[in-house]
Amino acid sequence: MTKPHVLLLGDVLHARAEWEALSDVATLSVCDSSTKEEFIKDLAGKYSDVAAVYHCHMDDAKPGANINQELLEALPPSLKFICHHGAGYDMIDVNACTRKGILVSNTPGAVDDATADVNMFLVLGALREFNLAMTNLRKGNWNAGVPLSHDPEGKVLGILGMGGIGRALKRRAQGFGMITQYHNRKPLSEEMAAGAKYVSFDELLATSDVISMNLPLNAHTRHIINKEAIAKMKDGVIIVNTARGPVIDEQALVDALESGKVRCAGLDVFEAEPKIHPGLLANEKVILLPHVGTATYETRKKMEITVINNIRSAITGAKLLNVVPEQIHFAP
Ligand SMILES: O=CC(=O)O
Repeated sequence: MTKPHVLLLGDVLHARAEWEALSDVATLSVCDSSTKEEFIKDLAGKYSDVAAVYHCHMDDAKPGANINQELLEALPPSLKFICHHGAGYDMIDVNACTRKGILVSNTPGAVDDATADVNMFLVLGALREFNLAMTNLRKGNWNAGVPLSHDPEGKVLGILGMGGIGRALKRRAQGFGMITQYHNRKPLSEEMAAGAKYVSFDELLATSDVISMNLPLNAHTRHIINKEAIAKMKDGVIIVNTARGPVIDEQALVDALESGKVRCAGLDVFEAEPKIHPGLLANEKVILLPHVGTATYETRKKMEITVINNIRSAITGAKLLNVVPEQIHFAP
């Protein structure tokens, strides 16, 4: 019997042995289409029997980077599973996949600790305004003119979207004496909240000293932090984002940093990556990272193994281990 065909869109760098071991149950191919046009042709040719795709977060120009309506129309009917390498899957049109009977998985859990570490680094770096101090030193000015900043101890951290990363951040923040509150569409169980107070969106905005963005990007969350939301925040609030850039209206954030309404920000993600708003680049107080939340050997390997485990389960049991929340009701 021929084995099901699995197509890799991107690369497996750390779990090579686990990827190669998949050949016990599947025929493996690596996508070598060099343009989007060639990929569409290949989907009707050498990839026309693909059953599952291993999908990486790629540059928008790469074939298959965005699984949108147009690409979905070209995918072969044999394709039933898309297993994404990453927690955020905003480059995949999940509703359109559902309509085509394609199930999607992501890699929650695997990313939590590394992203929460970066998140905590940004919370501390923004509270202590370390970017300004570091820039000063490199300019040869030692600590001349570096202002006093603020302690985390006793400050209220508002976690907007308390999933796995938000909960891992809460555990870290607790170690620094911060008081945590959160807003989700629904409150978590007491055990999951582990002492964090559930508040409404408006209450979180009005009463947090530091606001951390930990929610996925979708139609409901795009620009959830905009001019109106910022106006409801405390004067001198700190905003940190390790989720996705477009959950914040970047222009509104730049204006609020300039007016002092927002004291400082710590950002690992941006609205139009890799382009950075010049107002953020120019503001030495703001601490900026180039989307490195999960960039450790250990975490990247865990993420790759999670994708491979999902593919194995799809091929051998017609079931995904980490189907995305929007599809939980459709999944077997
Ligand atoms: O951005 C990183 C991820 O989505 O895992």
